[in-house]
Amino acid sequence: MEIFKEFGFESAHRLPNLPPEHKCARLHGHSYRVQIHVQGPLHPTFGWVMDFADLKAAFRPLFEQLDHNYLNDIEGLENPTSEVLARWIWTRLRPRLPLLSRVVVRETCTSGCSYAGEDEA
Ligand SMILES: Nc1nc2c(c(=O)[nH]1)N=C([C@H](O)[C@H](O)COP(=O)(O)OP(=O)(O)OP(=O)(O)O)CN2
Ligand SMILES: [Zn+2]
Repeated sequence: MEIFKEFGFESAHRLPNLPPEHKCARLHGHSYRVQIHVQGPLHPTFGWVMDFADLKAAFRPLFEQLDHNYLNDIEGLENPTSEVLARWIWTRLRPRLPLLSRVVVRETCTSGCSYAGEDEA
């Protein structure tokens, strides 16, 4: 069974590799939404895959790095597309969350990335 928890944070970014006339080459911000999915068996007594509180605790250090910050200044996020951010979160969460199955990053209500470790190194 798969469960998820959703988080929100506010960050600024720009996409430095785009031509200057592209709107996303300019500094702007998003109210990001991130879903962290984990997949595993139901615990026979607790009736859950894992405690949502433990999911929240695992994401907390990343939230502290991302929230109200300029993403381009963070190591690994020099070109902070949704795709790069989803993989950045995956890489850092996976060691402490072995049941991690998917990271969904939404920049806007209509745009985002869903990543399940496909091209993991
Ligand atoms: N594949 C990607 N394309 C774009 C990314 C990205 O991370 N991956 N990022 C951007 C910009 O950051 C932009 O802020 C978000 O893009 P967009 O969806 O075009 O934003 P709008 O609010 O203008 O969307 P509309 O629904 O068209 O109003 C650009 N592309
Ligand atoms: Zn953007």
